[in-house]
Amino acid sequence: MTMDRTADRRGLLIILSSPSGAGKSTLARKLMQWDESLSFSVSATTRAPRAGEEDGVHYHFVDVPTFKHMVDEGEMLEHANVFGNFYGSPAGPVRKAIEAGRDVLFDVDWQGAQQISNSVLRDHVLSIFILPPSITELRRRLESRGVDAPEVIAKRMEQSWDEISHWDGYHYVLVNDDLDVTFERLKTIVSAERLKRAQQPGLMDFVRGLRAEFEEVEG
Ligand SMILES: Nc1ncnc2c1ncn2[C@@H]1O[C@H](COP(=O)(O)OP(=O)(O)OP(=O)(O)O)[C@@H](O)[C@H]1O
Ligand SMILES: Nc1nc2c(ncn2[C@@H]2O[C@H](COP(=O)(O)O)[C@@H](O)[C@H]2O)c(=O)[nH]1
Repeated sequence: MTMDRTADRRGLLIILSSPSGAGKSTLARKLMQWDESLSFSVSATTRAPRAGEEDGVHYHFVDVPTFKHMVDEGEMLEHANVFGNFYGSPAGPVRKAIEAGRDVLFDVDWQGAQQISNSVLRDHVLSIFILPPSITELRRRLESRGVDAPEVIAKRMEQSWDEISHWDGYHYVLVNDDLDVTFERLKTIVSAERLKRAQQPGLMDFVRGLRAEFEEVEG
């Protein structure tokens, strides 16, 4: 995939990762409601839809041959096998969103986060890892969500430490205890990173100007 022409733009690729059940989809949903200009990267997956999940909204639900074809054709920005199913982020919509000056939100596991963070788009990445307040609470959330069979929950709990062990590869880490508090912190991070990137292009010239003035009036 060639995305080099967009690599100099300032659109943010906001990546949320966490062990399954820690709350990243909930936070992603809130972030999308908070800022309607954000573009959500709808992943392709080979897992079966859950009750209430809509094709093209929550995921693009595809079969394994279709998924492999997309990978072979270079259509995926990243892809991984997570809990025995394939998941991947189609590159086309991401490219279009960046070209339109929109920030893109990803809900992906650590493998996807690493691949995007090592891609030509690495300078755009803002990665945030969501930790659960405890392992007991993580299990409680997965069970109370009520959408996964016990064996699916068992697999997700079994792999939760593998996901958590990658926490320090992210720019920010949030412990999702109280949802409102976590969301406030997430908004603060996104706002601050946007401000930083908006200021950056003119900052060098501004500081040069300050130095010239300093030498003139104080030097
Ligand atoms: N801070 C919180 N306090 C209590 N419950 C929460 C909190 N955040 C999320 N939840 C609940 O925990 C459950 C799991 O959340 P969610 O589906 O967002 O997790 P997830 O990390 O996206 O999981 P997955 O990776 O499996 O998609 C949901 O029922 C959600 O409402
Ligand atoms: N590497 C990727 N991981 C993805 C993608 N879309 C979702 N995910 C991760 O999979 C698990 C399980 O999700 P679920 O919807 O079945 O509960 C979770 O950690 C997601 O973040 C993707 O495109 N690439």
